[in-house]
Amino acid sequence: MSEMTVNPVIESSLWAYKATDVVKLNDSSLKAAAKHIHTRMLAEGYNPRTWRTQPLHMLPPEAEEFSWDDPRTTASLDWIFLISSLNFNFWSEKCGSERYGVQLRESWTSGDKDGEKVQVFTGYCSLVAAINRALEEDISFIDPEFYSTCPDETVAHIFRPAPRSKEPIPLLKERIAIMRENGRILVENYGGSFANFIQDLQEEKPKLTALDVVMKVTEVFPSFRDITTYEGREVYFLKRAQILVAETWAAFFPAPSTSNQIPHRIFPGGGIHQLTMFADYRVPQILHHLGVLTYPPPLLTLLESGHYFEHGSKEEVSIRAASVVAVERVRDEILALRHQDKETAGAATSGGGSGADVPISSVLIDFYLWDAAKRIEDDGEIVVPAHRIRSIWY
Ligand SMILES: Nc1nc2c(c(CN[C@H]3C=C[C@H](O)[C@@H]3O)cn2[C@@H]2O[C@H](COP(=O)(O)O)[C@@H](O)[C@H]2O)c(=O)[nH]1
Repeated sequence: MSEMTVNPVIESSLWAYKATDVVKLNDSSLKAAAKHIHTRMLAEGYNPRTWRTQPLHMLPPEAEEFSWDDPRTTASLDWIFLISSLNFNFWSEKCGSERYGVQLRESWTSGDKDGEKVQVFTGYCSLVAAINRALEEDISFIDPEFYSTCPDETVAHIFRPAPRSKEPIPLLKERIAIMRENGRILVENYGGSFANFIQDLQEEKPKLTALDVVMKVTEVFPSFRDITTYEGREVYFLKRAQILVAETWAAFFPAPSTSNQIPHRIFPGGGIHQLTMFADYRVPQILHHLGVLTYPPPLLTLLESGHYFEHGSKEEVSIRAASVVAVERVRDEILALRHQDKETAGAATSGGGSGADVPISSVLIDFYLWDAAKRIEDDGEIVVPAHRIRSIWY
């Protein structure tokens, strides 16, 4: 495996941020946002295991009981792989219950159909809900053999919209094509599981790092190659390859009591700090809302009017690149704040088992910001609309 220690997304984004010169970072707002995120993360005890508290997430075994032979290990890796393969483009022009949503019964075990409570999930959560619902219905949807060959109608059934939704899941045809391709690659070369893909890499390199996996996924699976050409130069964003690795990292993150003795079971070589934020359409929106990113008036007018941007356009590349650069800067600011906290209070009293003990990374900041974006949405706060592009990349 080729050794790579610097993430190409960092250098690409810095270059593209300057070359596009549309979106700007606001220094003082960035410092204020970093302070706010730092304080909130500590107060909330936000840490990589917060991922495990999301009700829809499938949980692998804890690090102490980890085994490659445990079916929960394979299932959770195949679950994360399928989710990450399809983790793009959920925005809708429709509002409220008319937009695509997936309906789940609140209790799948309760036999009482009359008056049962249902919940409708939209956005990214609609994807997770549809996959979980298929599993509850005994459809082995996360099995690459299954999703590379099952009829298109089965996939359409699995993603069936809630009764009040007035649209199907966006880009269903593209999602099906990705499932066919990724499933076939896993079946033909990796014994039909993403778990084998990881095991093969670990055999090749026992101290496997997060970045090793990002680069290998990008090489092996064409639909993960989120690389744009701008002014004749390749610009790497690798949104879904990085989020695939980040979700795997978080899902298998050892509990605090064990994290000192047990290395990460999937990434024994560590390296989550080498990853960047995942340049989607939601985190840039909240970075703008926090004042970290500033948009020039013509861009604001386009966003407010619901304009469809071209993939690879100056505006799109600028929004994504500036977001990556901004979160790298926020991370550096938080590192400095933590250092200050330690100097003032003494290392022994800096957080006592909360988030302060967890190394900060752009990944953790990204997760925090995405969760915060959901809260802002739930509270109905007015924000500038996210940039609209129909694409499989994010
Ligand atoms: N940068 C970034 N983008 C993320 C996620 C996630 C979900 N990650 C889970 C793991 C940890 C978190 O706590 C979440 O539980 C989805 N997305 C992207 O958002 C968009 C959908 O948004 P909306 O339409 O509002 O649901 C779409 O582009 C989708 O690809 C993330 O974490 N970071």
